[in-house]
Amino acid sequence: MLTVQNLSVHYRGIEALTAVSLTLRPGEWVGLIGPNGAGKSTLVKAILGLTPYRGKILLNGAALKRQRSQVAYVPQRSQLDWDYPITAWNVVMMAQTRALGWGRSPNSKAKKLVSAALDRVEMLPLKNRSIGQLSGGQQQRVFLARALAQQPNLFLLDEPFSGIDKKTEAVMLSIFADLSQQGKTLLVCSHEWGEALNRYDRLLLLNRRVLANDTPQAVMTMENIQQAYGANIQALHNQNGMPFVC
Ligand SMILES: Nc1ncnc2c1ncn2[C@@H]1O[C@H](COP(=O)(O)OP(=O)(O)OP(=O)(O)O)[C@@H](O)[C@H]1O
Repeated sequence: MLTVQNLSVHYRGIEALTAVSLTLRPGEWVGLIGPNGAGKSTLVKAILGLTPYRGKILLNGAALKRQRSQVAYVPQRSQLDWDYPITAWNVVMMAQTRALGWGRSPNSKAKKLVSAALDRVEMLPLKNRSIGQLSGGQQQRVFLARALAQQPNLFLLDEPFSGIDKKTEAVMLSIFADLSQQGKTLLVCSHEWGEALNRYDRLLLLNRRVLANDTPQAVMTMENIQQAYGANIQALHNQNGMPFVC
């Protein structure tokens, strides 16, 4: 269980997060939503220990900073340098290299984990392909495989459904359902709207602070949306009563 207590993050004069408290339980699939600049990436960076913060972040009651291997991160595609000359296999092996120690050759256990992870995302046949020569959806699957091979308890995913086709979406949804069944926790930063949000067990609506933290139906009310995105946003309700923005 991940517990965030009274978390605040300041960047030179900007208050990116204020007094954020939340709990992520084993097996939960939680969507982290909010407007641009709401602090979603900042929250993820704080959990990963990539930015200084005030407050506490605990995993199963102990400080997370001593258990970083229990957290895997799948970055947004736009944040990566796709010209870097590395094969799909070696991207996934990176998680193992960290566990084995730099400079150590991968052992057979590490190779099996990498092979199984690439197979799970249906990318084993393309394992020797350079990452820059893969499609966007294939790249996304390789980075998901890297996270799987790390065998963490908590997955942090930054817009995993952005710019992917139905095939990659189906592969990812099936993996997320398996992970959830295994008691793994998934926190997904998302800019999705409408029906797509129903796939989450819970939504956290963020805008510097937690504005709502409940089921998708309970969070996506007109009042909450206007509070987070601004009073003059044009929102419509679909047939199921779920607001979407046009
Ligand atoms: N390294 C930084 N230095 C200074 N300010 C920063 C830095 N990173 C983020 N910020 C600011 O902190 C606030 C939160 O940014 P953050 O990237 O966490 O938002 P976000 O919700 O992930 O946005 P988006 O949906 O656009 O990705 C913004 O005002 C942003 O300009």
